[in-house]
Amino acid sequence: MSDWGAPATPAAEATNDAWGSATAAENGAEETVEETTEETTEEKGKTYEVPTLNKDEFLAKARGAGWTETTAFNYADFEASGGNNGDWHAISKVYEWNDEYGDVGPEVPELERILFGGEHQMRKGQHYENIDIPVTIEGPVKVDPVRNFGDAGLHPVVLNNIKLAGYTEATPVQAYTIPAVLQGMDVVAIAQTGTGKTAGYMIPVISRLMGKAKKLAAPKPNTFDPSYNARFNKVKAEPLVVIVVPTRELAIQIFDEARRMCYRSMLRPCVVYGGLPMGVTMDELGKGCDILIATPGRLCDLMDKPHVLTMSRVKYTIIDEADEMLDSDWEEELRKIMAGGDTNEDADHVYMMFSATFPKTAREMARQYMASDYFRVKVGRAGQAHKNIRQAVVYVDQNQKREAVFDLLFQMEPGRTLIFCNSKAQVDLLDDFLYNRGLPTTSIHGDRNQREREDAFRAFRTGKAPILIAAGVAARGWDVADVKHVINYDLPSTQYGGINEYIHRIGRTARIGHQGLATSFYNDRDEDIAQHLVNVLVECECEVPEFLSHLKPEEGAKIEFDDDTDDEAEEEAEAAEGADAGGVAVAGGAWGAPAAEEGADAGGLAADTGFNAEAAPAASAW
Ligand SMILES: Nc1ncnc2c1ncn2[C@@H]1O[C@H](COP(=O)(O)OP(=O)(O)OP(=O)(O)O)[C@@H](O)[C@H]1O
Repeated sequence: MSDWGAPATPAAEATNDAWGSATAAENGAEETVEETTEETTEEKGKTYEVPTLNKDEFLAKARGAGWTETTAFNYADFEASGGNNGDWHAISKVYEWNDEYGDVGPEVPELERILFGGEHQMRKGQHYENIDIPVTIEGPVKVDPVRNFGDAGLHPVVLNNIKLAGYTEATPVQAYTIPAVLQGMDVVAIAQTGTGKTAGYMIPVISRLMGKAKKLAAPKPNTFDPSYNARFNKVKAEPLVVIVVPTRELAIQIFDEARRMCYRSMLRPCVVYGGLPMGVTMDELGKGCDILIATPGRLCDLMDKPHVLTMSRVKYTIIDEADEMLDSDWEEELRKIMAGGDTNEDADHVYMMFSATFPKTAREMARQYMASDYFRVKVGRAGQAHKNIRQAVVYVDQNQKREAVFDLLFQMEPGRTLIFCNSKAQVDLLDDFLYNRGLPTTSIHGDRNQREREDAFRAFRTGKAPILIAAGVAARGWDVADVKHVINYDLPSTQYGGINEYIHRIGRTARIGHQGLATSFYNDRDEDIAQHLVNVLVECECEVPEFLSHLKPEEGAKIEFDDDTDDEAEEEAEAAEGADAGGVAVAGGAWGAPAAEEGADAGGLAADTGFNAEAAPAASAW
């Protein structure tokens, strides 16, 4: 059965069918499809009727269609609390260690319910086979993939936490990263959105540290001691693991995964991000911190306060959404984090990078930081979407977008919907527009203060405001259960991140084996992304609309992904050239793997024959 999200009404069914094709067939709505296909798919620049309803009628229309009540942001409460109601996610409960425990702490049922019992925690969907796609291993090192967590040699507490989280088998990326990290390798991993990359590093890192926490970790105050005083018993944070992510919401989300995997362990996770009051940050770090999740700006600030944070014990540095982090905007911070301060430079310091996209510029930067023999795993093509997302592209003139999105929201069964705009001003305008028409919206962008951001995100997550309007870049990595529909109100043109941004945006739906719909409004302003978009549609077997059909590759022809995401051809040629010129080719591609001797002939590539693994072509790159 498909969970694309059934249309609410017969009219909706008609338009819905016209976007893709799957629903039409599934619902057997042949007649309606014929009628509407011409009207909507082929039509360019449809003019939408402006409904002449008053506020109450709009509200009634929204309720009638099944959308929930609108909830206004309570500015009175917000201001009464001084713009800080103290409800920061960063102070969410973590497992607190008592010095009297042995190697493993006892169960705390109440905390267990909070960490693992949440109705909003995602469970694997029914279309998991679509993300179980070929894996390429590059580089001189090889690992045997581990599909069953039980076979991976993980610490029993971590194994139990995996079970509590409802993870029954490792995803393809996890199957490789878990053994690689357990063997102490530097790792670069690229896999589609929503395929479990976070657990791909969290599980093995925590498992590895579990038995050694007593030896490696800095002393922490015993918060169970009756004489403990949070103000006077502060310690310096000396993390063993630092995870750096580009956005605050993502930091919070990864903190939650760390809270789950650290349950019943001595390891204490903390999260720090811009916008969080410094007092809260200091208090949390002051209780001790073994796993630190941070946004780069706040981390760099704290690195300048050696009485608060020292990096001297760090054993693992992990860069999530690595290509975004390697973007030049973050270069200075990243350099400081990777090499600066008092970072532990031991030979056993492990570096890791994870993302769904990895353009060439990012690959070049990454090479500067990683050990020469790092493990490289790629699931599918870097920058590839997956087939659980049904992508539709609709032609909408700029001045028709507001009515078009309103119309669209009534064509689907109400469900969590994420709408992306390219500018903060547009986010605000659209939020007001839809809210005034009775729809339960909220919005988020970089100019909002942290309190508003956390409230908006929470309202979306819990379903209180199921329509979230966001400025694009904010949404990388977000993992919200049951997002049925992503709408690109504005497509991300090159200036806004282009096709890579598109892949990340649509990846907010159809996660971990679920299905979802992504609708994009296209018009003449979007021509710069058109070819990339068509390539992605064709690759994922989604319908290419009539107005873009001239860009479709010839039947059976290889799709040319000249978007720099996976520039294999060029780098392959470079590597081959190097080989001809005396074996100075970079073995295993452009990732800075060892040259010459492992290179050229052997390709330096560990051709993995494990499940679904494909031998990478000699000297190929990502
Ligand atoms: N082995 C597993 N089995 C079932 N669910 C899993 C497994 N591993 C992770 N998940 C769940 O899958 C969801 C997606 O994981 P995650 O957010 O790590 O994806 P991601 O690959 O980092 O995506 P993105 O590229 O968008 O950041 C999460 O809700 C997570 O709890």
